[in-house]
Amino acid sequence: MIRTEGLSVNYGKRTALRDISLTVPQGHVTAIVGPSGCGKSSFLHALNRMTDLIPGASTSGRIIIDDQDVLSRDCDVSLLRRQVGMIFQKPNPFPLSIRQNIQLALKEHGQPTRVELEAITQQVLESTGLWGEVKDRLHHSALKLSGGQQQRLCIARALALKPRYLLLDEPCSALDPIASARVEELIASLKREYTLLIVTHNLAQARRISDDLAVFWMQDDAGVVVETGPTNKVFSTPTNPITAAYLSGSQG
Ligand SMILES: Nc1ncnc2c1ncn2[C@@H]1O[C@H](COP(=O)(O)OP(=O)(O)OP(=O)(O)O)[C@@H](O)[C@H]1O
Repeated sequence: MIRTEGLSVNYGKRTALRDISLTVPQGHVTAIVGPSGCGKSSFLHALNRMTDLIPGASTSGRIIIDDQDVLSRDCDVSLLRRQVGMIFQKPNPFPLSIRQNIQLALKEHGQPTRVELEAITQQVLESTGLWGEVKDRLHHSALKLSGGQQQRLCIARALALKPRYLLLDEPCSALDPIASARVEELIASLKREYTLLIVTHNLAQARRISDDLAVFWMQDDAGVVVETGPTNKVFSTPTNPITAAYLSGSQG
């Protein structure tokens, strides 16, 4: 389970996120929605300490992942990023072969044998529905794949490191509707084994794929959470008027 308590993120003096307390239940897909600029990506980046990489950025409050205090000095950030994989809006495969995309990080994190490497490669490509499409050209450049295939390759690459959590930052927004539908199907199938947190601008998509919903909003110049709960319940009976207006399309 991921839990934040009073999490705030600042870029220099500007507060992007204020006092976020949110729970991401194990084995669920949780979607984060909200208007542009209300800190959805900043929230994801804080969870696996990518905020550390931004000069002038700071984080306060608590992030607990599997009973570990992520913001403590003792946290092993490299291990954290293995456990909490991240998928970005624009597919970002390495300019290497399909096979190398999967195997590079595996080699960095251990000394698997060739047989193990090939087995993991096949397994993650199968679980992302890519194996049949690429098995005869694993040595080809990943950059020659279509956008949708590249995004599924990036998900396969993340899965190879056996994460417990996947953070997906608008993973379909750069894809055409067919490729987007395949990634959605993939997300639904991954739910059995992983806990997923997805940022999306697409409310219909959030409704289709998520079990739980968190609505972020701008208040007093900072992103805050205005509503959380089971997706069906939030869509059918939102408790906050802001959420009701946003989900009905009349605001945001
Ligand atoms: N690296 C950064 N340096 C400075 N400010 C940043 C940085 N990243 C984000 N911000 C600011 O923090 C605020 C929240 O941005 P963020 O990208 O987290 O919002 P978002 O809800 O994901 O937006 P969008 O839906 O448009 O992607 C914005 O005002 C943005 O300009």
